Amino acid sequence: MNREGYVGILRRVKTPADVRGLSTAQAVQLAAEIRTFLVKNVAITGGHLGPNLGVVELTIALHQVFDSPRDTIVFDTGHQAYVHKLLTGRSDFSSLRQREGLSGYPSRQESEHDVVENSHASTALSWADGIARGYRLRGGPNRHVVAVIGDGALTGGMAWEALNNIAAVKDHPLVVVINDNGRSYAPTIGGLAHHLDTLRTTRGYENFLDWGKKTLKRGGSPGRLAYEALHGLKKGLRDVVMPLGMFEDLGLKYMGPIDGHDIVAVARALRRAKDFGGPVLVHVITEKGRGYTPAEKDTADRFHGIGPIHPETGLPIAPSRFGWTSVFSDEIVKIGRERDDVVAVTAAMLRPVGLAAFADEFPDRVMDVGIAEQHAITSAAGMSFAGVHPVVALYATFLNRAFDQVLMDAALHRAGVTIVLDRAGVTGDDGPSHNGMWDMALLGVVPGLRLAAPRDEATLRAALREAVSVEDRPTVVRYPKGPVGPALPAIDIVNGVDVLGRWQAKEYRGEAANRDAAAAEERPRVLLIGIGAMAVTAVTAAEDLAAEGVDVTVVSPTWVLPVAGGLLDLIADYSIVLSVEDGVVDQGIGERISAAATRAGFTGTFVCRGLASEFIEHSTRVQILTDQRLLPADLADEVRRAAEVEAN
Ligand SMILES: Cc1ncc(C[n+]2csc(CCOP(=O)(O)OP(=O)(O)O)c2C)c(N)n1
Ligand SMILES: CC(=O)[C@@H](O)[C@H](O)COP(=O)(O)O
Ligand SMILES: [Mg+2]
Repeated sequence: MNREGYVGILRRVKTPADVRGLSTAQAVQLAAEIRTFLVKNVAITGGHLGPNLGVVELTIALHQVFDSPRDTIVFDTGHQAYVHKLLTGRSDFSSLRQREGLSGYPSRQESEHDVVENSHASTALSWADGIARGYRLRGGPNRHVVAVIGDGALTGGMAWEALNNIAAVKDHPLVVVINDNGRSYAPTIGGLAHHLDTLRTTRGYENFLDWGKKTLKRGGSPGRLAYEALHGLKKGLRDVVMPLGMFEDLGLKYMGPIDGHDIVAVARALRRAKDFGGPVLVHVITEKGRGYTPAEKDTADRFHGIGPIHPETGLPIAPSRFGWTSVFSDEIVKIGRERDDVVAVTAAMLRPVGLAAFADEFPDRVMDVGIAEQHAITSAAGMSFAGVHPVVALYATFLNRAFDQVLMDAALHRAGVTIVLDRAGVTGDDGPSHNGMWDMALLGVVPGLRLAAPRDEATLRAALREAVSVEDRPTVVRYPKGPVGPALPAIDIVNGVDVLGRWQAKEYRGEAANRDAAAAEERPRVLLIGIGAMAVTAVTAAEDLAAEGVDVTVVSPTWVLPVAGGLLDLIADYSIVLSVEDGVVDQGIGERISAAATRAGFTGTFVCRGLASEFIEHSTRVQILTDQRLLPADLADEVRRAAEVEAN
């Protein structure tokens, strides 16, 4: 059953054809019902409420003008596609971003109207260019491609690579809609933002002209003459007030700015663009969070991405808990006070990555590069060259696109750059493109790079401090989303490796040392290597195993790349070793340790546990770790199986 929250027209809209059948008044009513629906339903599940409230009229107009799926509509980043889902027959938002529920992004599995599933920004224009080129060759006549890209996503370099190519095909039936709400999370930065702002501020100018058209033309021929003069002035002023050069110099027809909440105006512009016969850029001005006061008043990010809230007030149902991000946020400020050469870099995510406090205290030492992770890394290498120590804070999954910059700018030049990866490992509800599961496997091949996977608050603080002290190579510190795990202090340090515990069955169970030495020799000596946040899982598994009479030692090296020689020496004392990590197991840390141990002469059993190299559908972190067999019981089972093999 769909959650109640909408009446009348929305209930009847199942396909884009239904949208096209509506009168203007009905379309306006539909927009109101959609807003009611979004607030009521996303308040319960959480999700990207603000971005979707901003594209209600735009999305209705898109489906009025274009014939999806014959025409293709792609959304950049895809977090603003809830309205598109509603208009294409998906009205059950009751389990949005939950297992078996709707994805928070477009999903081909859900609908033929969905194409681009990844939530990584700035890719839609390239998709659109490729689709349009393909349709030209194979798709049959008059198939239009529309890409909706936010002003934030337009700060990503890939978008400009695409625009350069799109502009080269003069008869590309391609429409680029800039959904310009002036924000990523925070107000969008950079020269482009300023340019869009200039274009945007002429909206008042455009309204004035519209007034002139209506009023003056009613004044007979003198009035008409006055309007013509005014209109003639417009062209001149436009070139002065609205430096269209940037887009029109590229060879792109520019239309706008259009009021993105006026369905008729947007549809009119889209029709003109559709009929233009070449690539057109339609600049639509929208308001993130439109129509929901708590979102409109949210100066931080207009309810960009929320957890469950009280719909009446917008207040969160559950207060946010002290998490990994908070630890980073606190420690980087402390470091900033001690080290005035430390600067922070964000890619349009100052608050989400925990740099707001640093920015408040050191406003001149924070750089927001926009959604431009590649630029972030290479400019950080430049900053390092110039004598500062940059700390680039990103979500782990977004570093994927800056791999070459890490390799060839930061590492090749031995740049003292620190990269902090939040949301490393399984994030869960944001779907396959948001799990930060590839960083350790990718970065394992970068010569000289050092990577830390802290296991708790204390090791995160220590790792961050050590990272910023390294000036001759890139350092990486990675941790997951959500609350910090329990403190896991080392009970010993062997060969530089933190030992979290030694569970010897006899001692553990309080038994007298009644085992003879021979029997003790026969028992397998098990070593669990808990990497990062998975250390707590290893400790729990060890306790389970010790209760069965298995001797287990748990270690958790904070710095896992490169593999530490001391760890290899320690491994030599054990017959069964199991590593567990919150990252892909293929070419992961465990496999690197195993290969190095083998090269060093280890002949025991080495089991590597981690995430499978697959795209993991949206679900909760716990559900995914369960599916991936990464719970304590799963690790204990692996050890039991290895012990049985060893015994036979
Ligand atoms: C490569 C990449 N970096 C960062 C993000 C995180 N992110 C998601 S949405 C968003 C802001 C997008 O702003 P905009 O394109 O203007 O869309 P809006 O939310 O304003 O509709 C960011 C930075 C991402 N999805 N992809
Ligand atoms: C769409 C996008 O990339 C971000 O909005 C992301 O969904 C935020 O994730 P968190 O909620 O983990 O901060
Ligand atoms: Mg925006």
